[in-house]
Amino acid sequence: MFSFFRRKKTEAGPEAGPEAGASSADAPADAAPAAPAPEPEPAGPAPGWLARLRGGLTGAAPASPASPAAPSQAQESAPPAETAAPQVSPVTPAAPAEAPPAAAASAPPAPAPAAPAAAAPAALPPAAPDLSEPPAPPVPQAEPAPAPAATPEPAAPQPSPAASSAPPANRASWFVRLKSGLKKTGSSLTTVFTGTHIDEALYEDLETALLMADAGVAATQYLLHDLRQRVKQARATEPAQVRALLADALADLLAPLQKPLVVGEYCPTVIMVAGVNGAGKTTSIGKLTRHLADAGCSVLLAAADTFRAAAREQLGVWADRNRVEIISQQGADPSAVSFDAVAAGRARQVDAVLVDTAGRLHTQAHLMQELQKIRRVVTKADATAPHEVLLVIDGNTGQNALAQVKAFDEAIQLTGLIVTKLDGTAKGGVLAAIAREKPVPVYFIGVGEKLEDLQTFNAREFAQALLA
Ligand SMILES: Nc1nc2c(ncn2[C@@H]2O[C@H](COP(=O)(O)OP(=O)(O)OP(=O)(O)O)[C@@H](O)[C@H]2O)c(=O)[nH]1
Repeated sequence: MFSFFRRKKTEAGPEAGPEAGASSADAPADAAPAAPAPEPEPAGPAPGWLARLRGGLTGAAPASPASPAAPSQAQESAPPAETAAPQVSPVTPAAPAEAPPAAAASAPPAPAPAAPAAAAPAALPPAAPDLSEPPAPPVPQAEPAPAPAATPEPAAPQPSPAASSAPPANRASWFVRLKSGLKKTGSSLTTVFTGTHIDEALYEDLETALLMADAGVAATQYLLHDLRQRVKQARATEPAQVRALLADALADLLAPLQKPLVVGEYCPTVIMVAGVNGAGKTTSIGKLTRHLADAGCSVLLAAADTFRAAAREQLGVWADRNRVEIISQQGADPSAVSFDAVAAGRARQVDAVLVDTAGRLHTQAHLMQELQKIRRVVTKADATAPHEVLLVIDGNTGQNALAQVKAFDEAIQLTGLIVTKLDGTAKGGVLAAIAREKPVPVYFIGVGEKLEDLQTFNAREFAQALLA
């Protein structure tokens, strides 16, 4: 599901960043006895890279954009001090309390999982798999992966050129799940092509179907125009041909969204995850952690959703399941927890630090400011971080997801998206709207709650699954 392309860790890794230097020394994680720094990666084929991963997860749950408890306003300037018992924020969306400046995240000083000297890169899923592949049985998830054994790195792994032979079995089975998950969106589109003629009525029906699928006006008009051109060029005479041409047009429109998430260029790669309430952030982080752990990456989780106890517990379950560490403290300032996690990740030289933030509506200014603050404080812990800022969006929210992308991007400069819950929705067309109006890369998409239901986004695969 994930593929890695490892390269030598950056030299800046173990060194404290300009701001983080002193602070990180205070971080409990730093003081943790268990910081067996893993051996630096053997020099890979090219400098900087550590891993490249591709995969996806989903989770379906109704989006419930309830406002989380108001954040406490911690002093940005002083992230983690080891003291300052964090005041537990009552779960009320009211008055942002002045929180202690630096909550020492109680990282269980469990021994840091020794990062493998080199993870064996798995075969990359092809960018354009043969979708006619017979369905393989779903890949059952095994028990928590044991600590990955260090394996010698193969010489110069290649970062997955698009041209590849047959997809791995798990990718083929993913296509089946994807197709099934997109059924609601796809069926409304495919019924347009059940007639016998290519006429204006067909285009009108298609326009309606695209709008109903929340593709948005801009993307709908673009696709219709593009499709007409293709039909003319191909001299298509059958609606079924038009359907295939639409799949091509959609794949081309979505192609700019297809981009792999790179882990390993920085040590650690700090990935901040945000989104509205219930979008699937924690679940996606859990699944991503599992994929990373399976691929031999060491991971540290930061429970920066300090307001909802269930969120921390939920993340803790994923941490236990995947045998990775978690930095967490109830009621602490989310920025401080994030700072501590990044500092700990640097000290322990983990491959990735995943920061789970509390859900918030993009219209809640003070909560968006809190998110901005987390981002800034993470940068204090590591001047190059965050390396990825991901927004998790619920596919069920349709056009509202586009508004979320715009607002979160403005606030925290997104680098990628995870689109969950594309199963059970007829609004999967929102990806076309995003491609046309706010093309932020889609790293993963999800069509179910199982681990294997979150996979990397592939534009052609998506288009074909939708219009198959
Ligand atoms: N069907 C489906 N369910 C999903 C998917 N992703 C997450 N869920 C479910 O959605 C629900 C909410 O997921 P969470 O991960 O808790 O969402 P969250 O964004 O962390 O929630 P808050 O922390 O409250 O903001 C859970 O029941 C998940 O199992 C998906 O891709 N498909």
